[in-house]
Amino acid sequence: MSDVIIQTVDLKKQFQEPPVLTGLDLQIKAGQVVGLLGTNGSGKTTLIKCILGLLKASSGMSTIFGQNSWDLDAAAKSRLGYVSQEFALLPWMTVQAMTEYTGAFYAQWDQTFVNTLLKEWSLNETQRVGALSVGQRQKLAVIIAMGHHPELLILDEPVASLDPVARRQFLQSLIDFTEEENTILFSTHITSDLERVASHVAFLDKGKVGFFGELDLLKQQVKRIRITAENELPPNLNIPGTLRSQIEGKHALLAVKEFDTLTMDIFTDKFQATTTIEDLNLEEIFLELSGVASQETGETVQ
Ligand SMILES: Nc1ncnc2c1ncn2[C@@H]1O[C@H](COP(=O)(O)OP(=O)(O)OP(=O)(O)O)[C@@H](O)[C@H]1O
Repeated sequence: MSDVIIQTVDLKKQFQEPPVLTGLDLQIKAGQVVGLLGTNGSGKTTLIKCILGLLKASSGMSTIFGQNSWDLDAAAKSRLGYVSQEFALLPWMTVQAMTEYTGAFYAQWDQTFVNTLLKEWSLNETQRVGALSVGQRQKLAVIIAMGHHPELLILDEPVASLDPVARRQFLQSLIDFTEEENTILFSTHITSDLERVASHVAFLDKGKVGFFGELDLLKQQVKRIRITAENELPPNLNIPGTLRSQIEGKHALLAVKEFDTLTMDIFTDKFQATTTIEDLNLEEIFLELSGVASQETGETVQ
């Protein structure tokens, strides 16, 4: 059996000009916990909906469990859990009734597990769904998506409405959930959450996957470099993979996405420069990759 859970090849989606997905390749394997990052409007929800077969791609291929996303059969759907940004729930039901109602659609529903999560996440099972706050509804939607222990869980900004305590509980549940070796794809803007649970990052940029790989690899590759040379530096340093450069006289501050020591050694010799390599956290990496990091962050070149 193949361990590829999600695959897209040259996936395109266009509503109007410009296209949202422009030929996107992605492969997610069993057991990976993938955080999907991208600026507002970069196409995270569109990608998730195309993968789930909720939106028809303009062209290209998308599969889940080896089945075409647009033609998933009932068996494949029963192996999936999904929480959308809208999380449709039935307001007249109580929390308990809502979970049991959903459970009736799944042969492998685990009401004991659901009841445990309701307690852990401080949801009152007798309360009407319509009377829940936005954050409480979001919690309920996530619990309902996990109730049948789906092999693949897809969450579109699952923590957007959660307070810090609830976010922590949610992340812990997600970590526990991954111990069952499930595959998770979740979009978020909270990079610290992503760092806590994700094994991999998929970064959307210009309708494609700009980076896909292990979180640690991303951190090894994207670095900030401070340079002080003997003499005035040229306006373009031609260092491969430069995301951003600020050059002032003998000093330069660069962000590079394919850091390697050999290139730096050559550069150091050429300009008789001293260099300092700085690690970045995921938020800083995200800002650099998005091209929005700037002097506004208060960085100085020297
Ligand atoms: N049904 C639609 N009809 C027309 N345009 C759409 C539709 N759905 C999405 N779009 C457009 O596609 C682009 C990507 O939207 P999408 O919701 O996928 O982005 P996102 O990365 O999830 O954004 P956010 O981080 O703000 O949630 C946006 O410009 C949006 O206006």
